[in-house]
Amino acid sequence: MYMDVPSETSINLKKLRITLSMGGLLILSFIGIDLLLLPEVLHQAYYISRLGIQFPFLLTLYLLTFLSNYHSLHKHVLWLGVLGITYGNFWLLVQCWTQAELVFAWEGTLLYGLFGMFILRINFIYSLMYAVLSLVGFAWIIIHYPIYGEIGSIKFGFMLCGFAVSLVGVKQIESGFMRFQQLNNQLLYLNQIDPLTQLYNRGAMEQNFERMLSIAARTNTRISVFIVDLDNFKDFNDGYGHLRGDDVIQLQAQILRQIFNRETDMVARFGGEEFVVISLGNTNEEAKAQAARVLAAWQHKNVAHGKGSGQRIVSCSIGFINTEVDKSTEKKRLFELADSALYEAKNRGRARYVSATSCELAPA
Ligand SMILES: Nc1nc2c(ncn2[C@@H]2O[C@H](COP(=O)(O)OP(=O)(O)OP(=O)(O)O)[C@@H](O)[C@H]2O)c(=O)[nH]1
Repeated sequence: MYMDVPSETSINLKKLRITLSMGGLLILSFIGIDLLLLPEVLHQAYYISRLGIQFPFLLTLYLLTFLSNYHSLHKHVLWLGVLGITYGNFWLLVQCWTQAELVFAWEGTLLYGLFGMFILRINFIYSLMYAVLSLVGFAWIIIHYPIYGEIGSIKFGFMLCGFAVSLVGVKQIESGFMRFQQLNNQLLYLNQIDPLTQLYNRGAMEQNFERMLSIAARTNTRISVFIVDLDNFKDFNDGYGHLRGDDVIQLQAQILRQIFNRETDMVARFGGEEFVVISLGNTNEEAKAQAARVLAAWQHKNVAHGKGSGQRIVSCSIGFINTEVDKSTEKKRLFELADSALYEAKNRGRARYVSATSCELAPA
């Protein structure tokens, strides 16, 4: 069973929609300013480029975010959308020249690129494809129309350098972000995993237990809570030393992991020589069989424990409860019942399991 780790690719759709809306507003605000500057003969071409090409591209991007599978489309549609908007601008550039010999600003292209790369966060590979295709479009215009005369190649050079610098920036941000993700995952791991056994620690167990309990209640699935405790472990430590004691704790972890190995099982080290297992979907008989397998595994391992307590080999005691649950079932109560069953197992002579009956679950 695994804890949730935030995904690096998770997209905040609300934020994306706000950003796209801002892009739309930006285009609309350009209209007001540009129309004041452009001669009337170009107004129709201008409307086509802004409202007939760019705005529909942006609107399409916006509407696509409502698709249920948008997450899988995100990186593909984003760069194509920005490229469409850029080519809308190229088209206007050509129209201004052919209809009125007017030199329309090319710099907007860079602005669209920066918006896509740094605000919409198009990833490096797609940013690169965007930059190359934008440069190809611009080169085609310069070659076919003398809009910028002799300094066309300089304009192209500026665009090339602008994109190159932006791409370096995108790469650096991506690398930094990946490093941050790795560190974050490491921290999450250290925070949840017991270093001696590599099992979940108590904090992670409590979180998972909560979630498994609500799944069991929602899906009418039986849940089992096992508490497993090594017998007379203090004597073992005193007799054989702490390092050998650590080996036994690791062995216990290994046994539990082997027996409770399904996706719906969670094994944790609760603390010291005590372990907790939560398992979904077992009948009471199956839970008993699993507890018996844990005891048998220690018999099979036959690890000597000849010190102090008088027991011959290392063993453990197990208290468990297997029950149906509902929304009102408390994690704490299940734990208490498994714990008192463990207490009973210790009292009856250890190296055994005791099952708490689910009728004890009702509050006293
Ligand atoms: N080697 C080792 N020992 C540990 C670790 N954590 C706790 N212990 C020891 O586990 C022992 C637990 O002893 P107790 O709680 O008295 O229980 P016990 O001797 O196992 O007796 P019962 O549980 O009644 O069978 C203590 O001696 C702790 O020092 C650990 O990480 N490594």
